[in-house]
Amino acid sequence: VGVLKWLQRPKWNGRGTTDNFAGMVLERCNVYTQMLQPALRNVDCQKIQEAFKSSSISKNPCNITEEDYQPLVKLTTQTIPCGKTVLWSKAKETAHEYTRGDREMFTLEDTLLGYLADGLTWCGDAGTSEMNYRSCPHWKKDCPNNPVSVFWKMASRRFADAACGVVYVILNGSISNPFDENSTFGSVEINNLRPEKVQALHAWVIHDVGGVPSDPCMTSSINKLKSITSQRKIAFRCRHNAGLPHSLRI
Ligand SMILES: Nc1nc2c(c(=O)[nH]1)N1CN2[C@@H]2O[C@H](COP(=O)(O)OP(=O)(O)OC[C@H]3O[C@@H]1[C@H](O)[C@@H]3O)[C@@H](O)[C@H]2O
Repeated sequence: VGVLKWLQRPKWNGRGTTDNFAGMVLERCNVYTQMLQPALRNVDCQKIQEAFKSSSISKNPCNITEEDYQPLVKLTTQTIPCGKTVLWSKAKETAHEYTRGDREMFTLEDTLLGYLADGLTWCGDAGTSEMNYRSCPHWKKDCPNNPVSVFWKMASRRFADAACGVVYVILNGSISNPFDENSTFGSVEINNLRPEKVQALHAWVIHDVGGVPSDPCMTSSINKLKSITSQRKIAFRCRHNAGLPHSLRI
């Protein structure tokens, strides 16, 4: 009967829930709160694991809302100091390489919420209390309001909304469009920075050591970002670098 039920599951176009999803969330929560950020050592990782699972268990995986994550968000609330927020777009590895070197700075994945979810896939079905390990909806081929896409949109929005002081963003100078208005940074995060708290956005355009023919800060793509930030009354500064700078704060 188990096999039959398994086979009757909707076959989505995306990969299924990560094996041992609940166990990984619990393990990551313990590592983060006991080793990486002891200031959070009193959070209840068991409750966090339960809240993460219940965000999508027994629910239609194409009709997930940000509210479904409220119980999890409440358990993982964290304050990032002003001037320590690092956003990125098409530059995930570079951004994390940087914050691994400068532990004071935080990308979304250096917060508990982002750390728990990075790289994982999860979804359930309305008709069962089990996670769907076979497949999960692909945001484009199936539906955008799937558990993973809704999670990152919610987490990115909250992360940007909470930012204060100077906010940094690491952009990829080796692609034609370092600033893409349709990316999460370009559509969610930039629009949720609060001008009353964020003095400036400092963009770092990182390009390959091979050098670039012209100044990546002078491209139309970066000028678009500059005009959006000035419309939002946030000062803007752009620097470019061949490889990671030793500090974003120069
Ligand atoms: N594992 C993570 N995923 C994501 C983070 C994040 O911080 N961690 N995201 C988004 N995100 C998901 O990554 C892909 C590709 O982003 P990619 O196309 O490379 O860049 P995005 O600007 O879309 O998104 C990166 C931006 O949003 C947060 C993070 O704080 C960065 O400042 C896109 O589908 C998003 O849903």
